[in-house]
Amino acid sequence: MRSTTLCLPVQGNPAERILLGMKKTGFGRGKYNGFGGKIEDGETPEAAAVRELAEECGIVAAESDLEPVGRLVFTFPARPEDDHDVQLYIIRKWQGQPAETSEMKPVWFAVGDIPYNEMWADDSYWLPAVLKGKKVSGEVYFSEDNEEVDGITIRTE
Ligand SMILES: Nc1[nH]c(=O)nc2c1ncn2[C@H]1C[C@H](O)[C@@H](COP(=O)(O)OP(=O)(O)OP(=O)(O)O)O1
Repeated sequence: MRSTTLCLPVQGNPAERILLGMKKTGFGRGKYNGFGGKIEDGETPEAAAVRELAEECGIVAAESDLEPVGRLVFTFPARPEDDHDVQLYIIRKWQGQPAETSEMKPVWFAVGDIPYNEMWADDSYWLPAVLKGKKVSGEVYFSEDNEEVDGITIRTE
C-alpha cells in the first residue's frame, strides 16, 4: 500500500478558512482536495508534506509548523493499486501566496462553506472534526465505483 500525505492550510485557530485545491491531474482529478501525495523512498512524511505544498500550490512551509492531525487508510476493492495510507496535517503558517500550478488550482473556503459535494466522499465524515481541533484515525472502504463510501470507521480524540 502506498504512503501519502494530505495537508490542509487553514487560517484561524479554531479554523475559519481552509485552502483546498481543485486537482487537475492524477488521483482525485476534478475534486477539491487537500495538498499532498506519495512519500518517496527515504523521505519522511513531514518532508513529503512540505514538498507537495510547494509543488501543488507554491507555498513554502517549515516541517516544524506542520500539525499532525491523524491518519486514514483508504481501501479501493476495485483498484487495490490505489489503496493508500494517509498522514494528515494542518498548517497555519507558511511563506508565499498560494498560486495555481499545473497540478492544482487553490481556492479559499469559509469552514461553513466547504464544497463537500465536489470532494472525496469520505471528507465530510472526518474533516469537520479536524477543523474543530480533533485528531482522527480511521479506515475508509470505497464501493466498486471507487467514488462512494461503502464502509467507514473514524475515531476522534
Ligand atoms: N479519499 C480521500 N480523501 C481526501 O480528502 N484526500 C484523499 C483521498 N484519497 C486520496 N487523497 C489525497 C491524499 C494524497 O494527498 C493524494 C493521493 O496521493 P497520490 O500520490 O496518489 O497523488 P498524486 O496523483 O498527486 O501523486 P503525486 O503528487 O505524484 O505523489 O490524494
